Amino acid sequence: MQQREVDIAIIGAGSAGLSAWHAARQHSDSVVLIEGGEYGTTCARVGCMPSKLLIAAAEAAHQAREAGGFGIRVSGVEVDGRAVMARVKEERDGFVGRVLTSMKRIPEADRLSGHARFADPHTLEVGGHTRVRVRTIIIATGSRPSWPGMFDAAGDRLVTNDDVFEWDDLPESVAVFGPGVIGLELGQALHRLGVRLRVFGVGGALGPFRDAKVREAADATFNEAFYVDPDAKVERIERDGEGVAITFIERDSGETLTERFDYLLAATGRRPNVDRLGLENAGLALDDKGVPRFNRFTLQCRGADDGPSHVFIAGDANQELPLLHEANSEGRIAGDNAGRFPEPRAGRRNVALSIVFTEPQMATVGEGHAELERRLGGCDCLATGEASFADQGRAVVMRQNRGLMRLYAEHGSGQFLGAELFGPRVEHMAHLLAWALEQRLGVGEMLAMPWYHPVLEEGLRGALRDLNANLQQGPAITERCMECGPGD
Ligand SMILES: Cc1cc2nc3c(=O)[nH]c(=O)nc-3n(C[C@H](O)[C@H](O)[C@H](O)COP(=O)(O)OP(=O)(O)OC[C@H]3O[C@@H](n4cnc5c(N)ncnc54)[C@H](O)[C@@H]3O)c2cc1C
Ligand SMILES: NC(=O)c1ccc[n+]([C@@H]2O[C@H](COP(=O)([O-])OP(=O)(O)OC[C@H]3O[C@@H](n4cnc5c(N)ncnc54)[C@H](O)[C@@H]3O)[C@@H](O)[C@H]2O)c1
Repeated sequence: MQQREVDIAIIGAGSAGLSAWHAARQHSDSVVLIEGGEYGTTCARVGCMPSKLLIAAAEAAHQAREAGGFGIRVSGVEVDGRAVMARVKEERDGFVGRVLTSMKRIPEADRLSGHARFADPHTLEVGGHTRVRVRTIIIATGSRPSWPGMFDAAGDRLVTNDDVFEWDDLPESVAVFGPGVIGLELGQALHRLGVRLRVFGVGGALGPFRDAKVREAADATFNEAFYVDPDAKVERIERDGEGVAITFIERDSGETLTERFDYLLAATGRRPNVDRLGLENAGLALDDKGVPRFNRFTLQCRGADDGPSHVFIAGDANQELPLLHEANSEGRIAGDNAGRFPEPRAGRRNVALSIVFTEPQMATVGEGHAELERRLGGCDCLATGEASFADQGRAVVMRQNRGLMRLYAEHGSGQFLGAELFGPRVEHMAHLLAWALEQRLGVGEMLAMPWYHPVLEEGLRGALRDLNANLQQGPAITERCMECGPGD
């Protein structure tokens, strides 16, 4: 076994680990980046990028089919599954390649291949070949798909996002379990690419939404195109011939059906990769799920004695906000603080922002609706405003006039607090709202900003006006604002 002594060790060369490496190197030349799997990051290999590539292909097919609505005749739209998957893989490989190229800037001596685990609080064993003695450690080990045991009955027909982007062709049918972020993004894309689909959930959850009205709007809209039951009654899953048979009670008919699918796609959440790290030897305080307790501003873990430890945790591994931009910023903070140890600094955390690339898109900004209700609902301090996209001018023009947005603000101060958005291209409005929240703008100040015409953002202005009226800081909306331009 080789012995090494380094100042800072980073476990995991994903997005969090890479930004941690760059930040840590500002403080020390003695930094090692340990990777137990493939280089290239989850985001580029099996996450953000290949999923958006599949969605882009699906959008192309959808637009071709929908062109008739504009009087444009497109006949015989045909999806060539092999060509679709070939492009997904080719572009995906390009993204992975760019990550690998940028990693070449990391000196070879600073990289170590192998699975790392704690032997004691200051010693990592890597791949059974190296013992690394370290001063500070950053856990940036990411997450992996998780599913309930009953899915194992699907055998080799059980797939996750890790498998989908390796397909050479599109299957005929897929049963998606989990109408969350991954399930709806991939499910809708597969449906638009001609794959027969059913989506099964539990407990009524749908996408990232906590606001029942927005969730209901999304449920109704998706169900017009493909079957989604957010509270499914699934009785049996069985491996069957070259597929998997699912027995379930159909949502509207109440009938018990057994249907066969090529694959069961498990999109039922992800678990942090902390269970195989030997954390029992790390001297850390763990929560009830076995994840180290940590401070979200310093990313510093707590020791078993409840004091600050020499270990930091960033990215999906800490399970707080498993999103790419959060992994990057957490990695940066953790890397910086590992270098500053034992005098960490509180890093700047942005307001929460999450976007789901379905169509209509889904987005949430700021504190979730449930948290706001808990914090402010009891004292009548929470005001809500809303607007539908049904008759929003630009959305009508584009034939994308579906969706609902709900915005929240604090009574008295008029401070904007957050939003749940379901509608066309709300990725952009979600950014505007996140930026407004960062600036701590009040609803009145937001309404005083420029609004072009005719744009989708005029729909957002409608929701802000409604919110302002409900805050009793402006007139109630009794009719459309004609001076704003038609269809605002
Ligand atoms: C299908 C899908 C779509 C997504 N789409 C989006 C999106 O559109 N936008 C968005 O913001 N986010 C998206 N995400 C989430 C985003 O991909 C993750 O939040 C982000 O990639 C997490 O980065 P990370 O560095 O924490 O983990 P990773 O990139 O997974 O890196 C962790 C690394 O640690 C390594 N590792 C694990 N254990 C050990 C060990 N013991 N020793 C050594 N190495 C180890 C792993 O091999 C891995 O390389 C998506 C995720 C999925 C699955
Ligand atoms: N656009 C994006 O930013 C994006 C895209 C994909 C993934 N991600 C990240 O990846 C994370 C994981 O995504 P995910 O979709 O796996 O998790 P998720 O938490 O969003 O959704 C999981 C869903 O599975 C359901 N579920 C749980 N057990 C089930 C069961 N037994 N049967 C049926 N349904 C069940 C849950 O109710 C939930 O709706 C996300 O939280 C997000 O942070 C982000």
